Amino acid sequence: MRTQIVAGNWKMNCDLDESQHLLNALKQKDFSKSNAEVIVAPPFTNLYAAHKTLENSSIKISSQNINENDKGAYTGEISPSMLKSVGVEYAIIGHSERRAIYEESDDLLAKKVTAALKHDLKVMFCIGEDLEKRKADKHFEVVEEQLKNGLFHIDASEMKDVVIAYEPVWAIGTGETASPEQAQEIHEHIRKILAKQYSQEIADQTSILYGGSVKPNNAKEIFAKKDVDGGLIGGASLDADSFAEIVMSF
Ligand SMILES: O=C(CO)COP(=O)(O)O
Repeated sequence: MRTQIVAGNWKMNCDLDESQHLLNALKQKDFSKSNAEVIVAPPFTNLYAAHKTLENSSIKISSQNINENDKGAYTGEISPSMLKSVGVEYAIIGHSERRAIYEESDDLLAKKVTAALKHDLKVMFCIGEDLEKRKADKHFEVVEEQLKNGLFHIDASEMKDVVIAYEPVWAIGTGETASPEQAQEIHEHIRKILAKQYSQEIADQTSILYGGSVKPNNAKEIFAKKDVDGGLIGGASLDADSFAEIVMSF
């Protein structure tokens, strides 16, 4: 059975006080009633405090990005081992905002994946097409290319530490979601690509999350789909009640 996951990507939101407030509110929630693994991804500056606050909690911590190098003259960057040292277990890699705004290429993302795995960080690898590609019916090809170029250099044995997040760019922060059927269709396609590249067993074991305007009122319907193993939540993860309700959708 695949791990079901609900992860909150806080993006560039929450100063330290706000972060602690949100985490303490999440800690009060009884997630034991949900089958999902719960992950939060606060900004870098809040990670260590988050780790301390969540020490006796089942909630795991992710970074939103990493640098691909171990250490050295990379001003302003954060290495995988630094993240490990402050209690981070996951790294989000290839978010569409990093691809689009910071021009992160497939080649760079492939290096980041390698670096994360080398330092025992699990990877949440994001893929997804923009509106233009969706309208041109090219979404299947886009995700296949993104997987091939950014992820498929790793061995089958490393896939146990990888989660895929399908996030159509046109649904991020827009209030527009992929329909449950659209999500199922492309998640099934992604699983087929994984089976072709690695094996059916690996495809069946890899969690594939949906991201893009997931809210308490639509999570259940989307998560009910066979190949949707959870969600990567943006806006709704900044409110403890909304995020908890999404977690409880499992
Ligand atoms: O980008 C996302 C999560 O990584 C999704 O963001 P929203 O849930 O705000 O659409």
